[in-house]
Amino acid sequence: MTTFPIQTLNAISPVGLQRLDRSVFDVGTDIDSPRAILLRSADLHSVELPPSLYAVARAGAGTNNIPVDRLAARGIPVFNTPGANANAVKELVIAGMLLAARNLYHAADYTRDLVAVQGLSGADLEKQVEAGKKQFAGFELPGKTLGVIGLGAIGVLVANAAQSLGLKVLGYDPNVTIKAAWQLSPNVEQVSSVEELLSRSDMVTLHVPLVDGTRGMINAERIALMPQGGVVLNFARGGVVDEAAVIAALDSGHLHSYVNDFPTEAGAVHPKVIALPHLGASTGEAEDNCAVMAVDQLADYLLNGNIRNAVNFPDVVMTRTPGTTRLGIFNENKPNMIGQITAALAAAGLNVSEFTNKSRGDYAYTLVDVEGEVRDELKQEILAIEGIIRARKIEA
Ligand SMILES: NC(=O)c1ccc[n+]([C@@H]2O[C@H](COP(=O)([O-])OP(=O)(O)OC[C@H]3O[C@@H](n4cnc5c(N)ncnc54)[C@H](O)[C@@H]3O)[C@@H](O)[C@H]2O)c1
Ligand SMILES: O=C(O)CC[C@@H](O)C(=O)O
Repeated sequence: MTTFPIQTLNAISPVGLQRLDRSVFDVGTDIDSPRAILLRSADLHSVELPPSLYAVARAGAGTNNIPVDRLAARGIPVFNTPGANANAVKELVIAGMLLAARNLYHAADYTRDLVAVQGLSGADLEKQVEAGKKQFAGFELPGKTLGVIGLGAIGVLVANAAQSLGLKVLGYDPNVTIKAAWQLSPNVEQVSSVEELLSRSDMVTLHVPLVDGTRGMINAERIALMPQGGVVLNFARGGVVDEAAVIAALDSGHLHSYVNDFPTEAGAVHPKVIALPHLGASTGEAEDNCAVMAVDQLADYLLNGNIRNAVNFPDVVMTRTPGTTRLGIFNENKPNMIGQITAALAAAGLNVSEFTNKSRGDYAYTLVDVEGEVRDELKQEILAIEGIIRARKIEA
């Protein structure tokens, strides 16, 4: 039986890894010629990816650390785990709103300093606690408006939770899915532009992927639209915010604080920035959920060719027909590809038992179960068709 070497980068939860049958999958960090890479935030952009590679699985949501388009062009699906860490991020965003609203970060520093630096104790400490607390007086959430940019798995949870805490919630997402729309509280008002959202929000939170269209989307012009004393929360990716513009607005007093998960040299030491060490998905529950989902999707692809939750190919799932041989074929999305594939199968005298083809963007993927043996020569003939990117015989 074929075995599949899987290289892990980053710490992947053992709850997920233990689902990989070691008689079929060889799993480790030092793996030569891996068939698959399983990772979290490791940067694959500058890594030379081996010719042996069939798939990449991201135990998490964001795939900006992976050269997704380059891999699509090679017929390599990149899986992620939508929603698997959404609750963990939602809870951190709510914590971030409270950290900012009640000035908790500086308040805790203040009391630590009273004891650790000033050496106060007993009645002196109590006196200074009461004398100093007024500088940390904050604001309450009910009645304030939160703007949520990106109403996907995380944005919807954040919007609903904020709404239940008494905030007025506005949401903006030009491509909101039907599933997300069903999950969204009817009290969340969807607005039609980032500009409208910012001009009406005391606090704004970002839940979009980092792609060309979202890079730097919170810039100086847009920050200027926010009311005085606004709060920006960024648990998406550092690059969606022009941090220099945010810092300028913090320094001028226009913004109250910037809470984020992506420390930079400037942000980490700024008194109005609360920078956490990329903690959004760092709960045991989220790490387990992501690893289980990534592992299951990856194993199903390696063993059966099924694609679920790839960011660069459509979902294609087909139950295996006993006694047949399966082919998984990636091709450019252009006319007459299916005709040429089925013609090659017919010319080889193979009867098609099941066939599924779906396209997404520039590419398409076919799963086909045929009655009889698929010779290597047939695979080579299919690969020789112009527009075919990869063809894989998937043993039962
Ligand atoms: N801090 C962390 O540890 C952490 C954890 C998980 C996810 N994330 C980040 O959060 C992002 C979102 O995660 P998710 O699970 O909600 O993803 P998701 O795919 O479920 O949702 C993203 C949403 O953003 C929307 N969107 C895209 N471009 C937009 C734009 N220009 N304006 C408004 N909306 C836009 C999409 O339509 C989609 O609904 C991830 O891509 C990742 O970068 C960070
Ligand atoms: O793996 C992590 O810790 C972070 C993952 C997170 O950034 C994501 O995009 O899902």
